[in-house]
Amino acid sequence: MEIKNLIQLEKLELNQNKIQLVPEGVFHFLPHLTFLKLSNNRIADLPNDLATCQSLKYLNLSHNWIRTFPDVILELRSIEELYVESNKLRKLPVELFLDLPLKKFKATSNRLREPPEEVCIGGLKQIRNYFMQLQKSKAEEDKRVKTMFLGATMAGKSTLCRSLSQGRVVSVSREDRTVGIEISKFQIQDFMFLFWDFAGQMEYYLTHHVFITPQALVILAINLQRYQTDDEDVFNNLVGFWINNLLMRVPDAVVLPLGTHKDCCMVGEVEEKKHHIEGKIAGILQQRKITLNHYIHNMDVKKESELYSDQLQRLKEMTDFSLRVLDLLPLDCTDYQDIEKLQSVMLQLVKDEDLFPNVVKVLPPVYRKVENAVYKVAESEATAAHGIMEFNYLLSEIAHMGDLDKLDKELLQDILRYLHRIGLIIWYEDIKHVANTVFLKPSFLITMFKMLIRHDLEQQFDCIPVDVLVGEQTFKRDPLKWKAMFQSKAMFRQKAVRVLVKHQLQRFYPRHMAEIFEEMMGHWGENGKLLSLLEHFEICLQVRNSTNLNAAAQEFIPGAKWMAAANSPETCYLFPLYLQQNYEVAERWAGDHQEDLHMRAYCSPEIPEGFFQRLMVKSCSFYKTNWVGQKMFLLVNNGKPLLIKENNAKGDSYIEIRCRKPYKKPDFRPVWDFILSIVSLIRKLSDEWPGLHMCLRTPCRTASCPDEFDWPDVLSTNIEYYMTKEEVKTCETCCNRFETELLLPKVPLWDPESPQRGSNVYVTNYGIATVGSHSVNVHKQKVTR
Ligand SMILES: Nc1nc2c(ncn2[C@@H]2O[C@H](COP(=O)(O)OP(=O)(O)OP(=O)(O)O)[C@@H](O)[C@H]2O)c(=O)[nH]1
Repeated sequence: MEIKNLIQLEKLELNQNKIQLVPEGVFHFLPHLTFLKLSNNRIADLPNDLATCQSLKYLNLSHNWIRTFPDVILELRSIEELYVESNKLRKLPVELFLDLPLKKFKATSNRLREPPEEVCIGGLKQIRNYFMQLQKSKAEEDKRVKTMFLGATMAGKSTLCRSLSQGRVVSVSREDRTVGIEISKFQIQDFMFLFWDFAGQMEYYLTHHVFITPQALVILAINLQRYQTDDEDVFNNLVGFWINNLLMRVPDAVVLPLGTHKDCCMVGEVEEKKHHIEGKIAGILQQRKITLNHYIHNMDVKKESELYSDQLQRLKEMTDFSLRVLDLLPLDCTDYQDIEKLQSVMLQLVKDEDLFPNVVKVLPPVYRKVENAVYKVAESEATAAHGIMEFNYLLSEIAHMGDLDKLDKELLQDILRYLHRIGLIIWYEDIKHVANTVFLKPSFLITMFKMLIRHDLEQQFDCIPVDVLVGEQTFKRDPLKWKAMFQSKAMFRQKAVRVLVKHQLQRFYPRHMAEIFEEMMGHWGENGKLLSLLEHFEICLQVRNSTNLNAAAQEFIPGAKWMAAANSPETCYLFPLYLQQNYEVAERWAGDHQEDLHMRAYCSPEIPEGFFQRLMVKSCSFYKTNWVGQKMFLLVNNGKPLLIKENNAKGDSYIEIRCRKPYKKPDFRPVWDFILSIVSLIRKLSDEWPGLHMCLRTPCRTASCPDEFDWPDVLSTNIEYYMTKEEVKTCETCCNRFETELLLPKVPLWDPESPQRGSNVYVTNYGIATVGSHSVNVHKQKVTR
């Protein structure tokens, strides 16, 4: 109540508290308030007298407990920025968007059905258009659920998917196993299920992050016949791995475990295995909670705990997620009665509003009309089999249909964005090369991905027909060379990629091969849409393969430009997924030294599959001098090497970054800058896994000491880091003392008024990194060890 005495108050920040109720009778006295931050509390409603704050421009209510949008906000006639993410809102009022001067608005992670979250992500403009459309005609309800079938190989996923879709038992032969992902549609009563059948082979996990999306029903198929109650590895492969990945990627998903092959088990075995699996899953979820609470406790009791507030905040957000794993349902996928049983369980689940609060979406009728029109265009005789279409062409096609002649570009963009987010079409409007291209058949694009991401890629080289080789101006012996390059370096020449894709297209799409090939691979020397997409998703990296020295080069003069070989090096594509060895990197690095500056980024529960390979692609596109291996890579900047390696052992998963210790004090900063630039890439990548906890630590420098030093918060955008005031840190275990900059990127003490603050800032596709040498005054410090 004392706050009401602050009658001149303009800015009030009460975020990150435990406020449940904001009382009436305070805001009435704060007429000058322009900025109010109440995020991360437990607020369910706002007092009515907030309406008296007619100057309020900024209001942040994110991460609270609001279920019904507070009407009082509609009276704030000056409001420009409003944040209501991570509440429990179902509906947003139209007046908010059509009557108020809002410029910035965010509402992700609610339970929105009106407008659906997929519309809200599109931003204010899309939301305004949505409401304008709703005012024109009566709203329709859309009941649709993305259903993802996950699980190890040969679990029965495809059998289930196909049997459900076709209404009869469909047996899947061994040769017909899923490669990549298959998509199908299925209607149960008025609910439309979109089935995404993911292949279980290891190679495909790399693309999973692209397609595993929140707000879906996850069906985890576990082969009960293969399951062994006394084998931890089997549990991890069939169950643990998947649960951990879901915990990291979609931590609030609903998971239905299915025990398939129950007909192949003995009497009593099914029940025994069911209980065992359920118990183990409950154990993982319980352990997860304990671990997170343990981290939170450790951070709370730290000295200088304010330096860890970002980490603490993120940990607390993670405890809000709960992966809901249902009881295991045993099935015989070859018995249609069991398939029907599954069908009714699925229906029951999606009807449960607690589990799926936003399955029902409220949409203007034009959304459905356009969806039907898009479907018609995709299926029409005149449309190519690949279903790839330029945006403007699609617009003109749809404009010919029924009463859609008034459909404008902007509205079509809105609706396509929505259809993309629910998984019906694919439209990557943010990727330069394909921004104007709409993939009307998502499964086609996935088929294209699997031309190069597949478990039997190596064998493909052995069976390329001669006419395909000749057509691409190559010789019969070339595939042998390509195979050798693939085996040793995981790289392809552009020609090799073209030939591989052409060969497979001929098998899968013989009638349409030419048009698809042209569309996806482009002309010689171009990247083509396929490789652009694979690069965008960090699955491959374009490299210049220059192994030969330039024999004709003149004498090298320091400072002058290096003379490149006359014929420029050929473009190749590196697929880190296929890297087999580490020796080249290890040789370059020449072993770890006790003196190295190094740190570890620990991942809990583990490093997500494909994470390290993508980090490699990100880092190598930034630092062009590099060596890569299966579990380590080496970057060079300003002549300094930096090693990054992966250790993904259970309970001890981390990415280690190492640099040689500089000789001179002023050189510490550039070395830490280099390390920090990789840390910022790791951070950026980890954002894609909302349930992944990451913490940075430096191992104690005493050889046998197991202790580690925690890193306080480092903001990637905060160029001027200053992590601690201490000059020396003491290890609590071995009691040795170390200069802080041996352990942490510590800015040497300087006068805050001093203008000498700059560092080289590089803005890359992946964010900002600060790298490079610069001089700063270093205070002499006396340190004992
Ligand atoms: N007897 C029996 N056979 C099953 C059952 N479920 C699947 N199968 C058989 O197991 C084999 C593998 O099934 P798929 O549906 O291809 O398995 P998947 O999980 O899609 O495998 P990937 O495509 O490799 O990921 C097929 O031959 C199926 O007919 C079951 O419950 N009982």
